[in-house]
Amino acid sequence: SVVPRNNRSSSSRVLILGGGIAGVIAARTLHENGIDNFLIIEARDELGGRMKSHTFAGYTIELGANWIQGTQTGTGPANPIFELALKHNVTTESNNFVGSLTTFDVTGEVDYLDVFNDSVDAYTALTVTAGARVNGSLVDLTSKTGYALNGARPRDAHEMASEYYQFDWEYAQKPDQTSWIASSWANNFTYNVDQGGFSEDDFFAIDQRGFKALIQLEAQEFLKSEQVLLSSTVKTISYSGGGVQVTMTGGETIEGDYALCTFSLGVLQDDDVTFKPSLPAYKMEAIQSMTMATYTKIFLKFPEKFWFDTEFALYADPTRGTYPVWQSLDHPDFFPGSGLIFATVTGDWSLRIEALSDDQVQGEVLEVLQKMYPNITIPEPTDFLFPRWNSDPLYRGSYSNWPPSFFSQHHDNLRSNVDRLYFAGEATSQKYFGFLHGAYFEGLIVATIMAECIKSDGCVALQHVEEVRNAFPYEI
Ligand SMILES: Cc1cc2nc3c(=O)[nH]c(=O)nc-3n(C[C@H](O)[C@H](O)[C@H](O)COP(=O)(O)OP(=O)(O)OC[C@H]3O[C@@H](n4cnc5c(N)ncnc54)[C@H](O)[C@@H]3O)c2cc1C
Repeated sequence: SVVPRNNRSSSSRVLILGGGIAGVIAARTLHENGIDNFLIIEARDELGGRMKSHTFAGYTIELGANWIQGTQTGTGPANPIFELALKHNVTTESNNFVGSLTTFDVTGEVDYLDVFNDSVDAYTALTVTAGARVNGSLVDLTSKTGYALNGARPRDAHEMASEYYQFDWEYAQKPDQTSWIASSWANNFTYNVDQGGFSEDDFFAIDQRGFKALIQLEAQEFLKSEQVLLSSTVKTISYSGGGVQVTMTGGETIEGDYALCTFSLGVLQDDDVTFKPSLPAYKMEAIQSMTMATYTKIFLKFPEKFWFDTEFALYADPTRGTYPVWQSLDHPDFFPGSGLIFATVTGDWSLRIEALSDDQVQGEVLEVLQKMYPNITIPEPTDFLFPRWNSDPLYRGSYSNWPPSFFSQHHDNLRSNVDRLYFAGEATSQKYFGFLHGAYFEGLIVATIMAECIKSDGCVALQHVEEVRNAFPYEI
């Protein structure tokens, strides 16, 4: 189908809704295509979105994205986030996820690294066998099924915690909530050089300007102050074949010939923003079928370090997902002498603690530390902080996760435009959903399509299907 072109293409105005990675890279792409009549509209008072830095106990820490995931191998494809970090001298440190790990359970420090190493192998088998399913055109299944078919069926606390470290800690959901094929392929496209990925390296940002400096400095190179509207929250998006109008929470309206919505999947799923007319049924099905997962870092500052010397610790609790992953920032490579440590929880556990008070969560976290260190009295932390990503109306979660009931046509529908309204963000990336580089590439690709459309005699719409038809739900 063709989207009607504006008659005065040279003056077409594009509204970019959201100033995260996707929005800023979309703006840069329009600018590079000679289109400078655009406006980024962002609710917060700065650009960066889920690259959200925060000052905690005198250090800049990252509440949101923290790692550059995959860098570059030789002259192969480069992760554009890695390239931006190099360009803007963002300070990062590599992590040793497997080799610098101490293991604990309810009895204290216990060595179950043999179990842990088996889980590393099981994860590799999961991704390799997913590839075989793609080649054989076999249906998708859950990652739990994939694990089980590969012989990995975690039962005890050590096995469950080890699997969690490989899986939930990355996807922010459990294997039974996650596509076998898509999770493995997103992993391949990012990390597996043989499959077109960047590299196996992960770099952890410790820059005291914040990880966000990478996109804010990039924006400074091309963005003029009249092209950005900060501290402005969109309430309604009205779209048609003739243009897009947004209404702000204060009642003001802003007109554009086209708009690109980069709000998170969680925002689209919720009622925080109203679309007029309502989005078509195929679009709603796609939006509600992808999952917005939640990943929560819980930061603690103690008077002094009393814990493990490795970079990471794994705590195995009989209840899977109970404060399992611990990362020490008081480490020679990160912030030595800082007294900083953080735990990570995901999925249902994240939602659970968002409903508790800070004091309650701090109490639970200290109880776990007390189990990890039965022979010392755990001191009170002097600072404590965790973000509530899922309750935040600007995000409603941390990043998307592909469930097994989400088909590639759903993906097309999630990404497709409706009239003059386009969509981009980490969740619309088929190869790299959930990642910073996914948001980057989507901002780049969709803005390129929009620029071509604005400059030419009519726009090719991004494809969608009216109904996603499952092959044979039942054979009656
Ligand atoms: C806790 C956490 C950890 C993560 N870890 C990593 C990691 O280590 N590595 C990695 O690669 N990725 C990571 N990610 C994912 C990464 O942060 C995202 O993929 C990426 O930042 C998404 O960019 P985006 O432009 O698509 O969306 P966003 O960054 O969400 O940009 C959308 C913007 O829209 C704004 N907005 C929303 N609603 C409105 C409204 N109504 N009106 C106006 N503005 C609005 C928001 O404020 C936001 O700035 C993590 C994310 C989280 C939350």
